[in-house]
Amino acid sequence: MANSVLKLNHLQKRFGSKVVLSDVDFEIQPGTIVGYIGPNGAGKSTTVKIILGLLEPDGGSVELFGQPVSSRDGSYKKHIGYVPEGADVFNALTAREYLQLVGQLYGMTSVLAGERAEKLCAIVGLSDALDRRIVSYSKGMRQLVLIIASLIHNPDVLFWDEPLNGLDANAVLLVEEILRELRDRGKTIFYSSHIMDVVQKLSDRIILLNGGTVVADGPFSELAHEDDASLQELFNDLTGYAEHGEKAHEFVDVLMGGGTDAENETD
Ligand SMILES: Nc1ncnc2c1ncn2[C@@H]1O[C@H](COP(=O)(O)OP(=O)(O)OP(=O)(O)O)[C@@H](O)[C@H]1O
Repeated sequence: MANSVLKLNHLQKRFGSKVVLSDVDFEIQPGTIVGYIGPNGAGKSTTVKIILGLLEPDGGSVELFGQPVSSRDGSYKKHIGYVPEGADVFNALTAREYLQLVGQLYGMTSVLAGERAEKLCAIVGLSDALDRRIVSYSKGMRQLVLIIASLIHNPDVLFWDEPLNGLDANAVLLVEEILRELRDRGKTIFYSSHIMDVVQKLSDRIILLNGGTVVADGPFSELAHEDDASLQELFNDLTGYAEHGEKAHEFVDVLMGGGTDAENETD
């Protein structure tokens, strides 16, 4: 088996008294697309921030490219691309300026980064917007710029936190294909998403985080039980969330039949 790109050893993290990660343990081989999923607040972004050295764990350890976080020098950064969740891009810059800046931070020349930015933006349909300030972009256009920014230096490993947010159906298909192509050329992709049908068809391996630990890990074909026709069903089963209908009913009951203060005041 090839050397692992990423290894998490019994990772633990709490914020105050709240334990977010109690024991997270997995290892990822190169050339794999890994979908990292879990309910809201499960700790997916926290895991990625710890991997990238942006947060300190309370226990356990992370090895990226075989090196523990503590002993890394900055050189590993050239080999990773990160799309943070809901990141704000520099509104005052144009996409060309922003991508040139990011490319330079990764050690590219401004000319090379500019040329690559122009070509990549053209492919994803952003040519007309390239020299417009990002403040004028739609949500999906900003997300595409963030995706390109994470790739511009041709990294080996991608950490994408909800990269599909705001993308239209065509853009999602394009990004899926780009990820497959990157994987086929040996890159490793670790991404989180709440879009279960995409995760189901795109991921070579799915890691489901719940209650601070990994509760499922493998290709969908191996994880699916007979009753779970889809990843959505598997997710619902494993996260113990079966009463959507009852909860929705209760919710609307409170709105419509609860005799709220506001209703009482207008009566
Ligand atoms: N800096 C922080 N200080 C205190 N609590 C935090 C901090 N960062 C995250 N948390 C808490 O840790 C938990 C995990 O958050 P995290 O963002 O990692 O979840 P997630 O799985 O990425 O969720 P989502 O799917 O909603 O994006 C949440 O309860 C969150 O409130």
